[in-house]
Amino acid sequence: MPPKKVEEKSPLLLGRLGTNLKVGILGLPNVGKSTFFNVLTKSEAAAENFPFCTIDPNEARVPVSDTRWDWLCEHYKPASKVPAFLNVVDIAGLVKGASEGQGLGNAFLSHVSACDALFHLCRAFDDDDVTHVEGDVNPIRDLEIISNELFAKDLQHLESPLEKVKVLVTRANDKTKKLEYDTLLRVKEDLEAKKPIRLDTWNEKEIEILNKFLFLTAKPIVYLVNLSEGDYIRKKNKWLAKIKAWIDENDPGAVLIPFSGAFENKLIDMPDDERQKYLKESNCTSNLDKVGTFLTFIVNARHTLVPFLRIQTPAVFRRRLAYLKLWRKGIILRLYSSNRRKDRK
Ligand SMILES: Nc1ncnc2c1ncn2[C@@H]1O[C@H](COP(=O)(O)OP(=O)(O)OP(=O)(O)O)[C@@H](O)[C@H]1O
Ligand SMILES: [Mg+2]
Repeated sequence: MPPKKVEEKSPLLLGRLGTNLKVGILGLPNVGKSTFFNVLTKSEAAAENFPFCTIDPNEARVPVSDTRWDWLCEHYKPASKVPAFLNVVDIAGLVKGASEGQGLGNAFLSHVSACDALFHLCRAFDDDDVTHVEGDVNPIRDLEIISNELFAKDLQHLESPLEKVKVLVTRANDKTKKLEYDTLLRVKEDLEAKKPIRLDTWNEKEIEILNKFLFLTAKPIVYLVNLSEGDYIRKKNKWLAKIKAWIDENDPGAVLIPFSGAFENKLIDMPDDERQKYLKESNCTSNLDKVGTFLTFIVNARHTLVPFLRIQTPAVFRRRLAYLKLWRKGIILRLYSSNRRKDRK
């Protein structure tokens, strides 16, 4: 008898199950979030030199490159091609005390809450003409401020469900809620110790519970450092090593991408030939491609968040669910090339 097939199960991940991925740009006011948003998504959102220039979040879609997608298009020459898109949201600046309603307050934390992953952008460029809400440039302090607001907001968000489940377990002796109670108690411990929820180790049942709450510190973060044009070209800035050390201590494993809003802004306005000449002269390339790579990485690593992809080709594409399942497992290529008839069932 052939060995019994064991059903492959993909590990459960923290985060929302969906086909639409939203990445929010987070940071203090006036640090270059809208500038980054504009150069990344080729949009024209207002990016002016005053805090709280952005109030309502700007949103744009950027196509996510994927070799599996390229392979499918090349092989099937589909009539219509709709690549996977990532929604990028430029959120208003957060300030110290935002979780208590300071600055533009809680509404903006709710915009963060609607995102699946975050770009945490901090300012490391000196420019006396660009106002800093804290008075001077200090990205470490700024990283702390934003990170503390996320912890504070998660603690607030936890309070009422923890109280409810505590009553059920301790007073009504409801054993079915014991795991939820224990999980939320651990969340509280983590948050009080300033440990993001994403850095703790959770089993599948606990993750299922956590995914009901979508805590802010459960979301993966890519750190972006906005440098002056000069520092970016020189590849030197006094804050970079300190920022890297802060990330290693507070969010080990997270990615740090330096870029320059001023440099990217300049490039975007140049005609092609002038841009090539400028890049050659400055011996520098744009770092936005790196951001794109990491976006793809986030999408693939968190495969419960595969973006919707549609191509009008064989029947399997019309059966969206089956298609998405294969896509998530990453075996679509093998299945296609080895047995096409099976795919059409
Ligand atoms: N690398 C840089 N060097 C110098 N100036 C920059 C750089 N990046 C952005 N700026 C300038 O900083 C100012 C603020 O930028 P931007 O509006 O993008 O910030 P923001 O974080 O979106 O602010 P808000 O939270 O108020 O919406 C703009 O005048 C922009 O041109
Ligand atoms: Mg803005």
